[in-house]
Amino acid sequence: MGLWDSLLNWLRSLFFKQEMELSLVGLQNAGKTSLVNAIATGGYSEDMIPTVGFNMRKVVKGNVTIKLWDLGGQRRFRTMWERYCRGVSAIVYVVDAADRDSVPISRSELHDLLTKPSLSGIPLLVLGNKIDKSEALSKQALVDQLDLKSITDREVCCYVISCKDSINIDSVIDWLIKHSRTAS
Ligand SMILES: Nc1nc2c(ncn2[C@@H]2O[C@H](COP(=O)(O)OP(=O)(O)OP(=O)(O)O)[C@@H](O)[C@H]2O)c(=O)[nH]1
Ligand SMILES: [Mg+2]
Repeated sequence: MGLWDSLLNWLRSLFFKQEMELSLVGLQNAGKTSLVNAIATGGYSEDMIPTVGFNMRKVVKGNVTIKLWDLGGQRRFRTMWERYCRGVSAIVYVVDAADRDSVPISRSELHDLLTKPSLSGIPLLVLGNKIDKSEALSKQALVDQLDLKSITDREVCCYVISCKDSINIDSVIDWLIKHSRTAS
């Protein structure tokens, strides 16, 4: 009986195993690599090295294996964003909500990316990071300033988070897991 039960459990785990692929984009210093660390281990560091090109990391959450493409946000890397967003289950766009001067640039880079026909219909998760800082924009202000209401050709969700204080990281993981079922 014990053996039979474990065989059933093993089959069940195979059957329910999900895989998904995500791309993390957004301007330099927004906190994309910090978010990967927060999702993977809950770790946080002030001492981060800017991402050159991209990094790939696989994270297992329950039955879901998430393949994360963590892209560099400096201007010279932004032309690669589209290539690494093709075919993903969701695009995660990270914004430094405390760097108010950078928000207009962040908005135009986001809207530029979404005009690419190859990315049409891919769900979008926008994250306003660094809300541990007092100058951070509220979620409503961020939604307005990024003009998210004008995006009507796909599912759009927005959270404000802090990688430093682990605020709303659970909600992010829940959202991601929910979207693995529509993986292409
Ligand atoms: N206060 C605060 N600082 C944060 C938070 N998340 C990240 N940072 C800091 O922001 C800086 C940049 O973080 P990264 O994760 O390297 O940013 P990135 O988006 O990967 O940057 P690129 O790789 O250059 O595109 C680091 O000094 C982090 O410690 C946060 O939630 N709160
Ligand atoms: Mg990085």
